[in-house]
Amino acid sequence: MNLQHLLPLSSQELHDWALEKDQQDTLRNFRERFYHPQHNEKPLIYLCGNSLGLQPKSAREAIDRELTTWQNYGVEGWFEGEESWLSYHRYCQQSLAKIVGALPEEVCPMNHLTVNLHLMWASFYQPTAQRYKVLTVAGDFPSDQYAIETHLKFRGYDPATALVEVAPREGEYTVRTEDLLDAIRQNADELALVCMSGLHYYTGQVYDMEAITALAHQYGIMVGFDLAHAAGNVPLRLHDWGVDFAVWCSYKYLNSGPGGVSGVFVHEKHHDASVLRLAGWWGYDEARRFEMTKGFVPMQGAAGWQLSTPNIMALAVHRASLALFEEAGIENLRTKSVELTGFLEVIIQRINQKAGTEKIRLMTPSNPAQRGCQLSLLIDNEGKKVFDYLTAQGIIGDWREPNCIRLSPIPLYNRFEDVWKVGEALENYGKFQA
Ligand SMILES: Cc1ncc(COP(=O)(O)O)c(C=O)c1O
Ligand SMILES: Nc1c(O)cccc1C(=O)C[C@H](N)C(=O)O
Repeated sequence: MNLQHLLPLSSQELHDWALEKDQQDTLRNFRERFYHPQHNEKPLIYLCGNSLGLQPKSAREAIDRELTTWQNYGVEGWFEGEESWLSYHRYCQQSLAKIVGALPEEVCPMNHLTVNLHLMWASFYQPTAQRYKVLTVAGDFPSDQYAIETHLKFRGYDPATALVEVAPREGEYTVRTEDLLDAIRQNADELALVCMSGLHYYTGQVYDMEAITALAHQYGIMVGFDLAHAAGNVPLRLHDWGVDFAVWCSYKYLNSGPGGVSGVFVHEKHHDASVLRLAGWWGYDEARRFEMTKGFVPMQGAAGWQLSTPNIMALAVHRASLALFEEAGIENLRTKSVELTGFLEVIIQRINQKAGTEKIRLMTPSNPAQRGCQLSLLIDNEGKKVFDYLTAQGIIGDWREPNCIRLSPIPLYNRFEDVWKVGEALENYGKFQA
């Protein structure tokens, strides 16, 4: 939806438009299903779901239910009760599958994100003398960089030569798809794996995962994505795209709490029990796990990569949060998200228009297909001051060194009026006037 017609409106007219949009919003009641942190006894304008999503009110009840099971059953909680813990991951698989575009058995909630990245690498980075290189985007999230470097070193390769990093062109913020594809073609004979974010944490850019996967596969290269910033944020069709593996966390857009359980996707083409993996007993065939026999027999599907006894409290919160996605519908959420973020973009364009110069630059692509909720703002010289000013006004985004403000309106709990208030605060900051 093109929102450019909003640019010439007065602040009052824009406010009326935002209120009207909130009124018409069929998802508006979901806001009340979350706790909103307060500032001077007023709810903060929380635009930081890209880092830590808000707490669903149902989370406490979900934990409480499992505490009661623990209280009543003790260890038998694994096997007894209406919903025994033994198969708890299954209660999340359907909803997760919808969110990432997978078959239920292709996904499993487990562990933490960086741990899962290592597990996937152990299975899907299988270098040979000819093919050992890995292609990624430059400046990916540090944990991913460390994971990749250490895996290369474990296998005896020097990251300086084994890692192909694709960076934005001089003077550009985001990586062009054509450059990524060219880099795959140029290194095709030596690449074992393409592994990168699906949505970049700093710029907010969504990469063309379908095109990257299709091209890499033409050359027999494996493909994996870190979807920390994509899961629950943008449409994903991992199964249809043929992606080999993916990992994500649940504490951002999936609102499952700090350090919440991570998730993995393993395409069904890799579900054969013979696929090498780092094994643990929780990945062992569930029906026979307690026979305690020698020799690993994996569970079918992504669940066969589980390692350890799951954290049931974390899974319970995750499940409660995923239920909200089911209820709201991911297509409806995406439709609202495109408009909310589009509105934030217009708000910033208005500030620049009034200033007569581009005071606030957006690193994030303007094309909604290449972004999710997040906009990344660059403000010369005084970015940190603007960030601190917004925070003092009760507007919570986050600051990422060296000079980026990230703001993410979230369709489940943010309103158009919240975004309008960002515009008011930026105007009141004063220094942007021409
Ligand atoms: C893209 C990306 N990868 C990895 C991580 C690290 O995740 P974790 O600390 O859950 O392992 C994060 C967030 O912290 C992230 O945004
Ligand atoms: N994982 C985090 C944490 O443990 C503390 C504070 C922030 C985080 C984050 O998630 C950071 C986030 N991945 C980012 O995009 O910057």
